[in-house]
Amino acid sequence: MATLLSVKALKVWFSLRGGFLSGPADEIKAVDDVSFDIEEGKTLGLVGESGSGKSTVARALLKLIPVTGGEVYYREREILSLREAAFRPLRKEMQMIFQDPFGSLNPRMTVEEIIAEPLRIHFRHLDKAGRRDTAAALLERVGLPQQSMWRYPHEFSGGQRQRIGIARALAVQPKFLICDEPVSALDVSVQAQIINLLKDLQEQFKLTYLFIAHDLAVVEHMSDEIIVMNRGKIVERGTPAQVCGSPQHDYTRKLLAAVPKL
Ligand SMILES: Nc1ncnc2c1ncn2[C@@H]1O[C@H](COP(=O)(O)OP(=O)(O)OP(=O)(O)O)[C@@H](O)[C@H]1O
Repeated sequence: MATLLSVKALKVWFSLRGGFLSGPADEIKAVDDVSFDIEEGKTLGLVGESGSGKSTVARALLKLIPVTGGEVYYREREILSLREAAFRPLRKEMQMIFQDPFGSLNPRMTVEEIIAEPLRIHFRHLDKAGRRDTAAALLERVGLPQQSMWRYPHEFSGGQRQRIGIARALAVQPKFLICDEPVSALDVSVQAQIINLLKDLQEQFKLTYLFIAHDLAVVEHMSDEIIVMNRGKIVERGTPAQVCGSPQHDYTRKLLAAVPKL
């Protein structure tokens, strides 16, 4: 299997400007010397408590924020140094699914418009009917009825909204999906449904995932490999059996102890 994504010594530091009387600006090392690879078709789980730097890694990979240092190779091409125009075709391949599907879905747009929007940008050859057909097929694929197209996000449950977010991400036929806490806001039973859907879609479309969560139990069932982040650094990495079965780092043990026992 080829390496799809390779992250080398990624650093994202934020400087906090002090007030008039305070000393020099403080720096938050949100991501500090983080390196990992993801093989094509596999899932890398990225786990850590709130504030450990997970979302900052995600945003850096999609070039949504400036980085302090490091390199990111996508299909062996360094992307952090690419200009916007050169990155655009790759951006289509790299999509994100968010924790809060309500916050990330425009409440004034119908589901059809939400799914058709990325198609309008990236598949210009499709006319309105083509976009509608694609939206209908995607909705069916994520387990929602076609009539959902004419409804608005607030008319759906949290799990259904996440299915809409997944359909929107799939619309442009991505290769790499960053799932940032995609099930954290959902009930446990719904979590399992969404995780199963993501696994099925991975198999069908040969997707590669970076799966972010604070809950090791969620990541364990999804991942081929897991990395654990604490305060901007990777403190542990290995297979789910290694990380969850015989954790080497105190921080990982603490995360494991926080997993609710069913
Ligand atoms: N734009 C920003 N400016 C300043 N500090 C930031 C900024 N974005 C993130 N941080 C800080 O960087 C650190 C890592 O944040 P990040 O959101 O990546 O963590 P996280 O692990 O994803 O947590 P959560 O799950 O709560 O989002 C935190 O201390 C956060 O306050």
